[in-house]
Amino acid sequence: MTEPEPAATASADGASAGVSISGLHKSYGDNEVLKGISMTVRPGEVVCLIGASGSGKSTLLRCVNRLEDPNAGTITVGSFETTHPDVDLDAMRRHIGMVFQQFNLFPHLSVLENCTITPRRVLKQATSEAEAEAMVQLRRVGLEDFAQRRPDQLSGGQQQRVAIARALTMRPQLMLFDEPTSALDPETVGDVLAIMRQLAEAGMTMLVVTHEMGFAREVADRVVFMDKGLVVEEGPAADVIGNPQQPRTQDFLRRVLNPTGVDLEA
Ligand SMILES: Nc1ncnc2c1ncn2[C@@H]1O[C@H](COP(=O)(O)OP(=O)(O)OP(=O)(O)O)[C@@H](O)[C@H]1O
Repeated sequence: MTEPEPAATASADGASAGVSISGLHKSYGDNEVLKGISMTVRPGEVVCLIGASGSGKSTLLRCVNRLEDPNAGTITVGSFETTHPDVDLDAMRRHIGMVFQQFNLFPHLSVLENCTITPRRVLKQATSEAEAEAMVQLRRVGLEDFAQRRPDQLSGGQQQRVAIARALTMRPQLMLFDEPTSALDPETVGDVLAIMRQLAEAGMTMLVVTHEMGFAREVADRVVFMDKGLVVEEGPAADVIGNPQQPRTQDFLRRVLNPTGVDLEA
């Protein structure tokens, strides 16, 4: 299969790819987790996926870069049809950075080595070239002075910032974030969200699964609310979070924004 240049718009890093998802179904055995999802992320746009635990958000994200194989439907990222049986998965994944809840850094490697290993192995970059790029990205996340440390010498928030820098060394056209702050101490969450905000402002296309409603409200161009494998409501954050129309969205937000049920107005 040939690889035409991905459709892209200019961004601070060169290019941003859009995502188009159509009629996506995914089951694990008898459990139908995605029941026909269609949505788009335009180049340079930030879309936050919100929804209750188990609604299928991670599964959707993992289908985008084919960590999961959907049962039906199509997904395109730029000009890559990621669901095509003949798609070159390695070539496709070079364009897609992914940041997980757990940072998945190699514990025995330095921060710098964690950021150079993939460009050296996959892009066959010389060590000097890979290190120069890694330092650019570590500077971007404010960790250039930590390059020689091992992950266990960093806080959770710092480790997540390394994971973001590591993804950026591949100069991706799309970044997928799966609850990137859920495993962090509260005081480090803001640092990670600030980096994500900078990326958004630089024009990176981002699809973000998050429970951070403040981030979604302030940074997302659009918010998609999922429930039980379906998109229930989507639109600008001010609408979906600020003035939800669907009862299921209203219930979810009531639980998330005021989990104790205490009447805060009283
Ligand atoms: N590898 C798997 N094998 C079997 N079932 C799975 C697998 N991954 C997810 N599931 C199931 O799919 C459903 C959706 O899970 P998913 O992680 O996509 O939801 P989510 O909305 O991201 O939830 P959370 O917010 O808790 O991460 C759940 O019922 C889950 O148990």
